[in-house]
Amino acid sequence: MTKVVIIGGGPGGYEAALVGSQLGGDVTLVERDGLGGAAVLTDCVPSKTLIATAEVMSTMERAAELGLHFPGDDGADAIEVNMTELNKRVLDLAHAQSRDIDARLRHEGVRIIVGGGILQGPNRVDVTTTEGTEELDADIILLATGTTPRELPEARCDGTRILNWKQLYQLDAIPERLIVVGSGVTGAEFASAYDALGCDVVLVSSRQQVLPGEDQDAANVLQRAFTRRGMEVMSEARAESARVEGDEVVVGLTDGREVRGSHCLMAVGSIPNSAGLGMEEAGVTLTPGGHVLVDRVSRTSVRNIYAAGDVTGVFPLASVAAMQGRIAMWHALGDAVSPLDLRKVSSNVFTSPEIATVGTSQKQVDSGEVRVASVLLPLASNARAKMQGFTDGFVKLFCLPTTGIIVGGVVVAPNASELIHSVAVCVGQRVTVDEFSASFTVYPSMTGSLAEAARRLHHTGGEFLTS
Ligand SMILES: Cc1cc2nc3c(=O)[nH]c(=O)nc-3n(C[C@H](O)[C@H](O)[C@H](O)COP(=O)(O)OP(=O)(O)OC[C@H]3O[C@@H](n4cnc5c(N)ncnc54)[C@H](O)[C@@H]3O)c2cc1C
Ligand SMILES: NC(=O)c1ccc[n+]([C@@H]2O[C@H](COP(=O)([O-])OP(=O)(O)OC[C@H]3O[C@@H](n4cnc5c(N)ncnc54)[C@H](O)[C@@H]3O)[C@@H](O)[C@H]2O)c1
Repeated sequence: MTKVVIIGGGPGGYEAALVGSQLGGDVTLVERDGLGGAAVLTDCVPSKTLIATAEVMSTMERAAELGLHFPGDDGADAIEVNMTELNKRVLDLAHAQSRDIDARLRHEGVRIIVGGGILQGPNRVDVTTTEGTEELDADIILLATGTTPRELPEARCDGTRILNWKQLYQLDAIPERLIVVGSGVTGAEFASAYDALGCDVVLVSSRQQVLPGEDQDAANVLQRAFTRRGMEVMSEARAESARVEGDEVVVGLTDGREVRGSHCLMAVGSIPNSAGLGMEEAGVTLTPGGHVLVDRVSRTSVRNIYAAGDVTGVFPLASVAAMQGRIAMWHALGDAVSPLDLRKVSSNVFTSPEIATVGTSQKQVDSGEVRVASVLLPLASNARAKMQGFTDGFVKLFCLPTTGIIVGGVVVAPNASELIHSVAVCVGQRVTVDEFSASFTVYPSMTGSLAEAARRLHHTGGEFLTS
């Protein structure tokens, strides 16, 4: 039996373990914190659970507009957020999810060791447990050790007022004024959620616009929605320090300005968990940023060592980590395998409104990397959107100019994470705009706008009509 040792029990590691076991490998998974990894215990699952509550609050805010009034007519302000209960729900759900994954892996015959793994060359992993050190021989090794929140040297998290996103769930009350440093996906999602929960939020954004890595039309809509709801968005503001002064946190900016609040969330990115794990000593090549260099079937520079997930820096998403892990096992254990294809990845920013994207991006189009016909259709005229009192947002489609094959799309809307799937199917299956728009959509529905966008890109035999 092929001995497989996996270090890290996040989506990259546990999905690989399932495939490894299915293909007859003798699989051991080493995890120091809990199954599901950071994705389940501290990052993806907890944040989305918190956001589920924030979404209810956002809906409540629009109650009066929809003809609903609370006794006393205080509107959504009458709703009290019990942060202790909310955070308990968040953490209970995360731990339950972790236990489910643990049970599933054990059921599939995976051996789980609780401890810290370290490479001792290409065929051995040493695990430090509470009982001592265990030496594991391995034919195949998968590294799926994830990342750690980045800290600024002058803004160390104290877990009380200066927090990273893993520490937020210890709060027992809504912060009076939360300074969110960093307007990437993590910063934007927490700023959106805490704003909806009634917190006074100031978002410190080092760039001109929030979400610099996302579709800029979408980021524009979000930034407008943030400011309309009363959030203070500080553009081109780079934080360099944070200190606690009495009951306040003072964030110092590089231009000399200071921002004051009751709490601060540092969301300035992550660093890969690759140092001190014997990777370089085993011959594994790291990038200058410390990520493990992998090819499209998750191979590192060492023949029998594979890597998956955020530690590779390929595309830090749970879904991509899981796919990289599966691909590694399919390849290592001799099953049929297709290399990772990032052109088909769909992702979503869970803000209000949500921003979902798949395939070709506007950035690629603007840089001339891909030539497409495209259409952007605002949702303001969509009947369902009007009924739901939703005026922000749009759908955008990209298709190849000669064939009409859909190669990408963006949806900015409530539940965009669900709506994007039909576009993802088109991208994956090379569906044309004419084929897509020929399918019936429900009336009234947001998906009607996706079909309408495809209709606007109708192929007239030589030229695509774009608007
Ligand atoms: C706030 C936030 C929200 C997010 N939301 C989403 C989302 O909605 N959707 C999405 O797709 N992605 C989301 N992501 C990204 C997603 O969480 C990551 O892409 C995913 O966690 C990567 O999985 P992984 O397996 O690479 O690593 P991780 O989930 O980080 O797991 C790695 C595990 O390895 C363990 N480990 C590390 N070193 C060792 C060692 N030496 N020995 C033993 N164990 C070790 C760690 O304890 C950890 O449990 C979010 C990220 C953040 C920060
Ligand atoms: N919904 C999701 O799927 C989801 C949610 C969160 C994170 N993620 C994944 O994690 C990845 C990382 O996202 P992230 O937001 O944690 O990190 P990031 O690196 O993408 O964003 C950090 C932001 O902080 C800014 N920044 C850095 N230093 C700063 C400073 N001193 N002052 C002010 N701003 C500063 C950067 O310019 C950047 O915009 C994403 O690309 C995404 O793939 C996914």
